[in-house]
Amino acid sequence: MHILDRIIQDKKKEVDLKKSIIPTSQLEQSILFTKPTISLADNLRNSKSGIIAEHKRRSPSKAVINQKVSVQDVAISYENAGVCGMSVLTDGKYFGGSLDDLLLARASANIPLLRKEFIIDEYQLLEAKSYGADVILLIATVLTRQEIKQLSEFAKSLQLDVLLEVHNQEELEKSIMPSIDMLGVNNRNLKTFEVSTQISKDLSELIPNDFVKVSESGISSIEAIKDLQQYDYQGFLIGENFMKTENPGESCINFVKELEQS
Ligand SMILES: O=P(O)(O)OC[C@@H](O)[C@@H](O)c1c[nH]c2ccccc12
Repeated sequence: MHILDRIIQDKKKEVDLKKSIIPTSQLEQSILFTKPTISLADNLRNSKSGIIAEHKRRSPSKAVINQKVSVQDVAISYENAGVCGMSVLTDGKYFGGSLDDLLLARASANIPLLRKEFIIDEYQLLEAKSYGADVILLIATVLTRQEIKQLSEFAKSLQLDVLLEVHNQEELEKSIMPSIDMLGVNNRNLKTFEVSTQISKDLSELIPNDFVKVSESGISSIEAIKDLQQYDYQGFLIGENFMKTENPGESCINFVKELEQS
């Protein structure tokens, strides 16, 4: 079985277990549940650099990225760097993240936070909201159009921004709907792990202008961003390039500075 199918299969079991233990009424009691959210899409529209910096300890494509830094320190320095938002991996089994990481990032920084997760159920959106997320990710390749519609509309009803991730034209065409705020093109093929920003360039003209365009994964240079800006990208999701260094926050600060001066 392919890794992505395995992740989704595990996720379904995980969500069912959690549902049987923590009722949604309890999630709704979090004081974060009623806290107004901050829009990542608005931040990206008004930004010159457009960086969304990610906290990622490990991944299926790279066993260890960084197990040493604290998510609080990373969140504080990402905010100091002036990024538009922070992405926090919350999947435990494959990425070494947790909802507690999201909560600690929330307590440490006042910037839009993306819950980076394999979302398959509305329950996970209630979790996202109650642990302090502002934005959620939906991955087109693992969802039907009907599921994308249902999940994105539910997210909007919770005032969460929606980033929809695609990797090809078919996924893009299936996903275009008004309840999506941002369209992310993943430069990494989740099935083969191959990375190329060419896919962002190829899909760019097929994305209607009312969506903020985000290019995700495999971005490690100022030149790559300059290049993608020519194709109307306003957001750039960067994980490994920062997280693989000893001090991800400092790497991010230097990167944003260089980008703003370029
Ligand atoms: O570390 P990178 O190559 O800069 O990539 C970041 C981010 O795009 C990547 O982590 C990601 C994109 N889509 C995902 C979906 C699930 C898990 C992870 C991801």
